[in-house]
Amino acid sequence: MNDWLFDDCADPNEEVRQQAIAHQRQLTKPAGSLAELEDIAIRLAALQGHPDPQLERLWICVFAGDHGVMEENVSAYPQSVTAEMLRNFASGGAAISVLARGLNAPLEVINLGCVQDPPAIDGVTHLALGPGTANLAKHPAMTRQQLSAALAAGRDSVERALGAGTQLYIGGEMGIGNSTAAAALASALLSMDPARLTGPGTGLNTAGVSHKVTVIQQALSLHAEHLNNPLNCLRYLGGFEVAALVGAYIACAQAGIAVLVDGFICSSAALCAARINPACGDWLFFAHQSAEPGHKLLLQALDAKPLLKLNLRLGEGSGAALATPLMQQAVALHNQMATFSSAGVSDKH
Ligand SMILES: Cc1cc2ncn([C@H]3O[C@H](COP(=O)(O)O)[C@@H](O)[C@H]3O)c2cc1C
Ligand SMILES: O=C(O)c1cccnc1
Repeated sequence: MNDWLFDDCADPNEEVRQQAIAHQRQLTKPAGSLAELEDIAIRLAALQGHPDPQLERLWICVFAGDHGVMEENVSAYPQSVTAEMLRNFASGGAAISVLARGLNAPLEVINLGCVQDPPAIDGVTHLALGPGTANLAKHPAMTRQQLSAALAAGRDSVERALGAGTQLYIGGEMGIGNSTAAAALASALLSMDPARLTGPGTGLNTAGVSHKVTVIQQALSLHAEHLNNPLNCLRYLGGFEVAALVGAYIACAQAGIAVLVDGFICSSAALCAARINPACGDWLFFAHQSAEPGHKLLLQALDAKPLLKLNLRLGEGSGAALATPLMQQAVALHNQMATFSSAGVSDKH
């Protein structure tokens, strides 16, 4: 059912990468002076197989779902916020709605299942996988069917993005309690003490974070015998929206679409995706290092260099949306700067 996850990813074009490196060397600036912005343009050239990469057509998709682990009181906010935010995404008042408008990017919103699903909302696709996940501290978070359907929801979003000629895909997430699922998933994938990967999320105090760690420890020991491969880790510990992101990231790599990964929760999905299909790592850019303390470790494990560090702790894809103009300007510089010879500027001795 999930066989598609293991299909080959698209290959970056190494010849074009070399051309892009040589082109950067010709531009009217001290060699290497645009540093990480040069790397972005060079990587995108190789991924797009074109010496002049383009980042005009964006796609933003927010996946939402509830978390049974909220029975354990692991968030500073009530569970009802997940469903309430769906309307806010659709009516344009959420942070990601504002940022998507600013980027002129389409914003797709997919409800994968909340405890109390709202009546049909214009602009929100409802895929009913169930009333949220089961409590991961007591049960597998998802059934096999729910896992497959969530992964497929991510893949289907990428299918639509591909149809629109998307050059950069941004996934976002909304799910009260999902920083618990993400920390549990990351702990299992990295065989790391959850105390190192667990943080305040929406704003727990110190006692709240300790309790959250205990809940995750309980889940890891309960499911220990099943946490033997990344897909099982995702099914036992993840969430609908986290699984959809895993499916979306792998599908992007297979379709040849670059991805801009958002914060801690999206990075846990990226790690899971890279463990399932390692070649998908080539297609992932990392927008920022969030305030969630575990994010730094997660990024290290992914060998990722985040573009920004603004201490954001929002999610929704907001950090990725904020980093997009930086990537677009990196591409504009690569494509539009004059060369030493065209501008009659003297090159290095
Ligand atoms: C109003 C509101 C809007 C949000 N948008 C994203 N999140 C973020 O907070 C949640 C994760 O934190 P925790 O695990 O502590 O619940 C996710 O829904 C995430 O996307 C929000 C949270 C709230 C309260
Ligand atoms: O970094 C994130 O993705 C994050 C952090 C806190 C709350 N929601 C999301």
